[in-house]
Amino acid sequence: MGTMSGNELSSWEKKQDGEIGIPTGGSGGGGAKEERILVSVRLRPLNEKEIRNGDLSDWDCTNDTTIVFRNNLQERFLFPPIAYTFDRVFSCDSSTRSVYEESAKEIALSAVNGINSSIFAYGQTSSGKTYTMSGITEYSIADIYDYIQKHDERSFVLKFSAMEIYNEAVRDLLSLDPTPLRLLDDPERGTIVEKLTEETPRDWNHLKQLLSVCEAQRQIGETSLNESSSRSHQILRLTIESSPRHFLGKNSSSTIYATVLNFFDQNFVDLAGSERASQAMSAGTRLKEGCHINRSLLTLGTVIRKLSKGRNGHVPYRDSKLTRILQNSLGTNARTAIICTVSPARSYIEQSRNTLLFASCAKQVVTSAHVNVVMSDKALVKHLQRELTRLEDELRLADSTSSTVSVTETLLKAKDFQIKKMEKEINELTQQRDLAQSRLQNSLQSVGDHYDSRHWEIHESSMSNMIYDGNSMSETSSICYHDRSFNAAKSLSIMTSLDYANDNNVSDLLRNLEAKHHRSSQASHCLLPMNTTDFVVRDEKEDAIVEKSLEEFEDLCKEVHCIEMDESSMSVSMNIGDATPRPPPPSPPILEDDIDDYDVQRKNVPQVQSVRYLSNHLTEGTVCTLEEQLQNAKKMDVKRNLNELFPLPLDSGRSSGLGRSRSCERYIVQSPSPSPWSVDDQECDNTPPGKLLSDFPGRPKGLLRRGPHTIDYDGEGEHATFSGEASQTCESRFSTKRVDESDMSEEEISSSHDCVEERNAGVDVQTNKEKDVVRDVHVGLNLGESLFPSPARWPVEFGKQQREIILLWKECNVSLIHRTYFFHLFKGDDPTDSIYLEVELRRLVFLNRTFNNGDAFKAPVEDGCTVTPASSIRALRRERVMLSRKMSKIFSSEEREAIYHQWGIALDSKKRRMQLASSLWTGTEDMVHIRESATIIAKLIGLFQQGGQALKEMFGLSFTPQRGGGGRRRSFGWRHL
Ligand SMILES: Nc1ncnc2c1ncn2[C@@H]1O[C@H](COP(=O)(O)OP(=O)(O)OP(=O)(O)O)[C@@H](O)[C@H]1O
Repeated sequence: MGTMSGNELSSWEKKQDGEIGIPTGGSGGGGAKEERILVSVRLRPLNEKEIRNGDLSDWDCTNDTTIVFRNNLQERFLFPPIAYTFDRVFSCDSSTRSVYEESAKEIALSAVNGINSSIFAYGQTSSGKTYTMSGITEYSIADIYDYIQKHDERSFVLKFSAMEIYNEAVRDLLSLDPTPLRLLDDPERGTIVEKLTEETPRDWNHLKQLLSVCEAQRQIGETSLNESSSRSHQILRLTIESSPRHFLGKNSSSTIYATVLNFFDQNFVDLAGSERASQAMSAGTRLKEGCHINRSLLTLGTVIRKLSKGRNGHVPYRDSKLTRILQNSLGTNARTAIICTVSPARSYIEQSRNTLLFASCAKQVVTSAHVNVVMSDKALVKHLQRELTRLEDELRLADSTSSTVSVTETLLKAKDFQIKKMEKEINELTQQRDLAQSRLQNSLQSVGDHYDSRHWEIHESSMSNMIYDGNSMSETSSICYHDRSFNAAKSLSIMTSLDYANDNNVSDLLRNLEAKHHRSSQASHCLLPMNTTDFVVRDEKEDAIVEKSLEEFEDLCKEVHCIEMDESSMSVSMNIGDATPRPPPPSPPILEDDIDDYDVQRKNVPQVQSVRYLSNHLTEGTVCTLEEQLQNAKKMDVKRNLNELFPLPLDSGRSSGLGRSRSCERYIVQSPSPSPWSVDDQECDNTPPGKLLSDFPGRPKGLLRRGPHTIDYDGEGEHATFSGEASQTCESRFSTKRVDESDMSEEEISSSHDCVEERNAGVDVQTNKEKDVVRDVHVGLNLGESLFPSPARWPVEFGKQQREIILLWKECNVSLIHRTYFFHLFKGDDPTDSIYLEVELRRLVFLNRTFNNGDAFKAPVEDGCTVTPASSIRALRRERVMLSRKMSKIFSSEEREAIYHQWGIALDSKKRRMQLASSLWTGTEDMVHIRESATIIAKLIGLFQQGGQALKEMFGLSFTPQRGGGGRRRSFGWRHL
């Protein structure tokens, strides 16, 4: 038979879902349960002999758990009163039934719950051990039978065996053979008694008969203390096997269950009496018996004492056969109850105290009982096979799960890797996108508010069109600006074939392209800081748009107004279809000033390089730098160029003495607001509003021309002479020559020429300066109009224009330094200065109009930033701060105090320098205020240290011949001040 532990049974029970049906009450139920030995004390009454001998009962049970030695006062000296407490104490009048019920029944019925149990009776001889255990055994077996009868769902098999240990020999009480039995050590069941008779009682009566046999077989002898003293330790063992009854014979599996047995031993141990030989007056055989008895009991006491201190250390079970046989019932796999019987007689007080001390030690012993399961070998094999199959299934499941998990983990890792890779790509693309957006935004911002970025598309050029290998970029590249606001009608395609050698040249290319675009749209002199990366390659689907733009561009090319520049400036002129690589021109020198903390960014201002632009695109008014304007003016028709660059409002009736371009006409038509210009209408034969000059019937006829875009020049050294009146009369006719010359007949041209001749004849005054200017201008033909006002009219004209300019300076928040420069440069003593005033006025008018209309689309761009009223105010504020700082450096304290006094600034006030700087150029009518403001600022910036001509050159406005081969001029645009 195989055995299973309680833990194994627990697992078994779970698997079989309680089919075994093993009772789990009490300490059963599978898991081991630790508990202390149940210790009770039973006090018997005084027997007749004791009464006869006059013994007194000094023991008293004060309650159900306490027994007290109660002696008289004299004896208390020798035996002090002591109270003993146990699980239960029974007085002398307690019945054996009550003792069983309250101290042994629970333990006895544990057997039917599959747990070993043992009930001991310990006490001195004649204390009532046999008396008590006989009753306990009968009650227990009776209850066991009763339980079996009430639980017919299980099959119970009772086996009964009985033995005694007499003089350390084990004897079978159910056998007549007195041969001592050997003790064997069984690995499953522990110590077993070899060949011990094991009877299966048929019923309760049969069992009682067996008990009678045992009683009859037990060694009994007469001692002085007990006439029928038990001289051996008797062990009655009832083994109970149980199995679930309903599985029997149903199927093969049930057979297995049927062979599974739950067994337990119920030991009823009636120990031999412990007594002293002197007391028992033993001798001979009884003395020898007593020695063995006492040795066994001594070992039992030792084992109990050891167990009471825990299971640590060696427990001498094997020192006696009693303890060896009862090993499983003492502190291990059993529930144990010990009933200590005590004689109340005073004469046995010492034995009684020893019994109670033993009981006290036994009370400390902890047992650990669990359900015992035994299987047949066949059942055990079947069970093991099933368990093996289950474990194999679990293993396969674990492997499958592990494999699945492994595959899943691999997939997850792959996914994670893929996700990380995609995230990385997304991040890179996001960065590229942000970078591109940033550059695009910068580019659009650079384009400024002229062109709302929302209205623009940068059509990409295909890679086949633009190839840049890091060293050179060649082939034709197409960059198309598509302005939706113009409904694509004003798309400008700039097509260029260039081969630039390096990145810088690529940037220059793009600057040129941008400059073309910018000048064509707004003629702003400031180039856009375009970057090559700002241009994206055009997609093929945009080809149609580009092609359309190119077609438009070719049409527009027919109307290109080619402005010929001097040789130095022509180095970068871009001709349509010209594939000849051109290096970018050198940047012009920039004037170094001594304004330390002023925000001057002239060094970064790119040079306008485009020399060919579309006159038809000059439709919204054109603003150009003075520098560019005057460079152009040196080699071309000054009037026409100025009119193209600075269109004059027509409705103002202003006659500037300069011609008007076709673009100017459009500007005029679109300008409904009155102009600050005030010119006598009778002096100018203007083109009517809303009419193109070509349609104006009063245009001159017969204007001689020598080329498609150049005006005839009458030869070297020949001065163009003219009168102001004639020029005023003929200016419009003259200005329309270029635009409409293709439509003009030879007669008309001749008429125009006649007009020039008539004007030349009427020249009254020709100053040498005028001659120099005209000669220097190199107009290229016989000028047929008056370029400058007559000296007689000039002072009046100058006064008007000066006041208008001063007013507009304030309106437009123009730089104070620029005002100062201009004020000191142009004082009205030179009629040729009219062109400068004309340029300044037109620029200011345009700027003022842009500011007033809030038209950011047309606002000029300065250093990549759109010039707005707010930005100009901020710049002006910075300039005043700069000037205030320079005051302490330029002026002495006395000079400053004098200036403060003159300007009404209290000397004890705070921020006096800033007060003064804030007051400069604030008036517009008071010429004294203007003059003093200009004087102070001129001193602050060292203006007077430069000669007048130097100032003009500094301003880039000199028309005088270049001395010594024409050195480079310095540009000093007002925007950069
Ligand atoms: N509780 C009791 N009530 C009445 N009589 C008792 C009680 N206990 C014991 N006796 C009587 O005391 C006598 C001795 O009892 P018993 O033989 O059971 O003692 P014992 O402890 O077994 O002695 P031994 O160790 O010598 O066998 C018996 O005659 C018995 O009837």
